[in-house]
Amino acid sequence: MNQQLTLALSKGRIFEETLPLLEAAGIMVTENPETSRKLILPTNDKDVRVIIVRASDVPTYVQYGAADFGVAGKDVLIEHGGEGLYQPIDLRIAKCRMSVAVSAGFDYASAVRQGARLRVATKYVQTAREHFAAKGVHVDLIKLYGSMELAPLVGLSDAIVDLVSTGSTLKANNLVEVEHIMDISSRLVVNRAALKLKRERLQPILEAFERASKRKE
Ligand SMILES: Nc1ncnc2c1ncn2[C@@H]1O[C@H](COP(=O)(O)OP(=O)(O)OP(=O)(O)O)[C@@H](O)[C@H]1O
Ligand SMILES: O=P(O)(O)OC[C@H]1O[C@H](OP(=O)(O)OP(=O)(O)O)[C@H](O)[C@@H]1O
Repeated sequence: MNQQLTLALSKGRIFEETLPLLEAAGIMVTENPETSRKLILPTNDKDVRVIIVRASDVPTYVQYGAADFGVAGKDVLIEHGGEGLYQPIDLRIAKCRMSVAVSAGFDYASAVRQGARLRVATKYVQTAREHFAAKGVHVDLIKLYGSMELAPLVGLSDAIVDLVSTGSTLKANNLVEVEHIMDISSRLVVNRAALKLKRERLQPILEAFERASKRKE
């Protein structure tokens, strides 16, 4: 049986923060995605390769079995829905939070109190819809693909739902965080069929990832 494993990662923080976990499993990626144009990267283990995809595409590659496993943020997994994915481990990497933010001069609390209909721009429509529905706040959601912080500044929306880490992007754009929706970190996701068919090969890697991620506080 073919026990070759394909791991889906996105460039940037997820790739960088997954490297130490891979090393804990004895796997070293032998090319750097920041300098290579290759989308399939070899490792020191001839049976393990890494594919480089957009962060929000990781669950799709794993769901369809084009990758056996991958690393994706909780934000991305909620939007995807998680179909066909087994999510065994919180890797405790790429930590941030999902928040509601508004322009510094906008009185969010009173808009909510008055039952105003709010325009909210976000890449995370599923999370935003659930959050405002649970609060009983009526919203018109405007789907964006990036630079959410711009929307309230140019009158596209009253509020945004976005990821916040240090808060410096909000600050630089004169926005304030008014609600914390949830904490975010990245999860290991495994294709359900691969988990059964390639268990022998996957299990030691999953265990090494779990041990290494538990060491992170
Ligand atoms: N500022 C941040 N600090 C820590 N973790 C973050 C931060 N921003 C995003 N993340 C987490 O890292 C993941 C990957 O983020 P990244 O910026 O690499 O991709 P993206 O640009 O959001 O995705 P896409 O390429 O699909 O547009 C996010 O899904 C989120 O879970
Ligand atoms: O609170 P902060 O630390 O400013 O981080 C928040 C920013 O990080 C994310 O964007 P992106 O992935 O573009 O972030 P980065 O390129 O700045 O790491 C997110 O969409 C925010 O814009």
